[in-house]
Amino acid sequence: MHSPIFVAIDTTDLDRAKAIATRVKPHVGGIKLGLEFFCANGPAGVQTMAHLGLPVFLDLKLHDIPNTVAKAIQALHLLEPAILTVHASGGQAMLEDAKAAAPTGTKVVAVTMLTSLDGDDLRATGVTGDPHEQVLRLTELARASGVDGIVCSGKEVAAAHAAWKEGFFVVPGVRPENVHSGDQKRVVTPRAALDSGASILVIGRPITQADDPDGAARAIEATL
Ligand SMILES: O=c1ccn([C@@H]2O[C@H](COP(=O)(O)O)[C@@H](O)[C@H]2O)c(=O)[nH]1
Repeated sequence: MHSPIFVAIDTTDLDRAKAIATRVKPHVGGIKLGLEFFCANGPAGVQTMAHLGLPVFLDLKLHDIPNTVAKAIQALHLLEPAILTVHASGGQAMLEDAKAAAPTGTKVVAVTMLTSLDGDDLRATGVTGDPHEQVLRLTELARASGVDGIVCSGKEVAAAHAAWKEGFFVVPGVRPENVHSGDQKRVVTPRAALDSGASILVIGRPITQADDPDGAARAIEATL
């Protein structure tokens, strides 16, 4: 069985990205490239990483008017990422158009509430209700819009999965026991996230910032 771990390679340095991916390849199911990598290396950098032979999750978290998001996704067609993110709060029309614009083999997943936010952050943006309610509200919007799944924290994934049995659930904000959570506020362990219904786990710094990334990925894999 493929590992459910997608390693988040957050760096501007293409050589470093290649080196990390090559080292951890035996222990992960894919690589996640986000804004930091994409702004520095562009589509050509993504293609270079794809040649390493692991599925690519392109985490651009697109959020704009429907036409702009659809055109941006069409411009990414050649990359054929395995997974692509948009923000659920872009609304139903944007989500529908994002899915329609994506290559057939690409899963479009909608970010519900960033794992770096908590209830206080939510209230500060004027949203009533707690993270649990917010994630479930946006999960229902994503499901009704025809995208493939959502991004949420491991704290809400069980409830989201219960509400959407066939959905694809991406869980970042994952930390092994005793590993610093950094800027992440809604954190669970890799094992807990999987037990709660995560389809894949996104893990970055606990692997990429470790003295031995290969060993760190192997140790996490052994807990799953
Ligand atoms: O809600 C979200 C959505 C995306 N992310 C991304 O996942 C990784 C997490 O990295 P760590 O180093 O393991 O914290 C990062 O690329 C984020 O952009 C997220 O954390 N939360």
